[in-house]
Amino acid sequence: MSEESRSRSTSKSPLFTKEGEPNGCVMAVTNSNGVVQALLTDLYQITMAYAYWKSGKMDEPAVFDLYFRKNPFQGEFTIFAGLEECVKLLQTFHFSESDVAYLKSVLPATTDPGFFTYLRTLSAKEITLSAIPEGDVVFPKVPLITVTGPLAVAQLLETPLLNLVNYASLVATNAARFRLAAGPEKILLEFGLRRAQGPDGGLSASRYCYLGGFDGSSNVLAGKMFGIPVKGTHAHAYVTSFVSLDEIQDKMLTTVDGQKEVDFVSLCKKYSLELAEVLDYLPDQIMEGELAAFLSYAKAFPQSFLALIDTYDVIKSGLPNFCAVAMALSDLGYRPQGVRLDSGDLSYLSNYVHSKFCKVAAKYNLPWFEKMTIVASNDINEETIHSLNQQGHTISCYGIGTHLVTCQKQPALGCVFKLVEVNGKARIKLSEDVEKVTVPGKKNVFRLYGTDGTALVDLLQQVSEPPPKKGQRVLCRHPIQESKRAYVIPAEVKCLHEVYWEKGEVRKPLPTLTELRAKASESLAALRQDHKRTLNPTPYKVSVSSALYTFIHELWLESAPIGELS
Ligand SMILES: Nc1ncnc2c1ncn2[C@@H]1O[C@H](COP(=O)(O)OP(=O)(O)OP(=O)(O)O)[C@@H](O)[C@H]1O
Ligand SMILES: O=P(O)(O)OC[C@H]1O[C@H](OP(=O)(O)OP(=O)(O)O)[C@H](O)[C@@H]1O
Ligand SMILES: O=C(O)c1cccnc1
Ligand SMILES: [Mg+2]
Repeated sequence: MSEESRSRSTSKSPLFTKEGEPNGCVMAVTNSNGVVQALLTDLYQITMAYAYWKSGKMDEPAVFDLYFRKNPFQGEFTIFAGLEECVKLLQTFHFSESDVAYLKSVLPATTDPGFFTYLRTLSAKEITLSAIPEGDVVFPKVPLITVTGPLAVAQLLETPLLNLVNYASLVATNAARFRLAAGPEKILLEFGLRRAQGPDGGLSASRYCYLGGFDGSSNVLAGKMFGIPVKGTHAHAYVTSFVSLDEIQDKMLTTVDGQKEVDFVSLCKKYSLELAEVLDYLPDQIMEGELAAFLSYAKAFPQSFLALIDTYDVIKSGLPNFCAVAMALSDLGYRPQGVRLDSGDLSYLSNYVHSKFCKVAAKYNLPWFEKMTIVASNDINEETIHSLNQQGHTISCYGIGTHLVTCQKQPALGCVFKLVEVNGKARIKLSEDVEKVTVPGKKNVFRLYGTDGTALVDLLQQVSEPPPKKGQRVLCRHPIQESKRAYVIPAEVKCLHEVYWEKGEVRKPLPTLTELRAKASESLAALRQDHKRTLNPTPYKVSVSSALYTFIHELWLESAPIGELS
């Protein structure tokens, strides 16, 4: 099923309780989170800004790259997210009077008062931000964002930019991995708000899980703010709050055509007895409170009835009660939606439930009965889904919270922000760990595609070099290992970076969340399957041009003091 048709089918889904506002209207105006501001930074950015200012270096033109060194979740791809909020940070970046007053109280009393005057004048007007489009699949070492501008301001941006990109990209990637595991047909709902790392963790999770390929969220505020479809079922509390059918005060329900009022309670009771033979259960074993809960929920939502059936016993009580209420609804012209399983063996139980749905469908000649939704939840992670796929199941929708939003498998992405050039001169950061040596200088980034449309390699070049051309052979070198190199004849070449912010203005329209979601899906589709598999995926090649390779290694030698053995 295509991305589009999946979202179509979800919007019709009964789990869907309220369509969010059209996406983009809220996001286009302000930062999504009021705490994102110049002071949302590490103290050392401020102390460095002071020292840059003191030494007269603050306006030296500088270039910083934001990138990560290793893909998360033992995978070989990452989805880039958070860019829109980075651009919005630049739009609003300044130090208010109260910010400056606070910084005065924090910095030593000997701090030159001229620095505070300087801070008051700062904005991101002289900053240029180029980046890979949000939603694109990205790889280690490739600059996701390049920030060019006055050294002190660019430095001040380090922490907030990293904060905005790290979790957003991590959770979007996690969501994309759940989508790959579940397959394109399944409905994926994010249920993580209660388990998220605080309110902003919860909102960010909902937003970026949607970007990564989820279909909806239980998070109502995220629905309002970002236009994400909000969806949900009900909890065990609703079921356990009832003990008897006597609690149902109004027993009547109107038929779907509005023509007739029917004693819904009696009808449910009738089916509860009648179905015992069809479904092979003992009517005296069913929990009456559960039946009362289901039928009262059905009365509240006759058009979209979906019940949580594992409170007492799925087989002996939950499923029989659901089927009784579903049949009663059907008699009144409604289409019940399905069930949720939140414990037990989800493979076995989903298959059991589906087999009983088929029996009812056959007995009453109601083909839709066997197509009803089976939602599964309960601590589901990526591996659970792979395992369920192996075992066989009839789950049509997953509700996923804890593992998704907390990214339990890997809680941080580890993006870094490194200085690569000052005053037109490249800078290199050396490390014992060669993987941590920075790629110096301002660079252009290209993605080279093969004839089948899949991405072959990302190529970093010096900005002075002519870009690679389609159909022309280009040498791609491993940035560190001399022997690793390959000629590539690209069928297509894409320049990955675009300028998003320059001269105090947003330079490109920022896509809506729905567009970003489609972008992520397209970009992943252009990635070869072996890079996406769960077990031992093939690393995607990130390479440098010959000229950049030589440049890195010359600067490396220049910058590494020669040791002496004695
Ligand atoms: N067929 C299955 N294959 C693999 N994992 C499964 C399968 N069915 C359920 N799981 C997972 O196994 C775990 C079961 O957890 P646990 O034993 O705590 O739950 P439970 O006892 O079924 O439910 P609860 O404690 O909420 O009543 C969950 O993480 C669930 O997602
Ligand atoms: O399991 P997650 O992936 O985090 O998904 C969200 C969970 O939240 C709800 O119940 P909750 O966990 O609060 O209570 P329960 O475990 O007792 O059902 C729901 O029933 C899911 O189990
Ligand atoms: O709607 C649900 O079923 C839901 C929402 C949040 C957490 N668990 C379940
Ligand atoms: Mg739980």
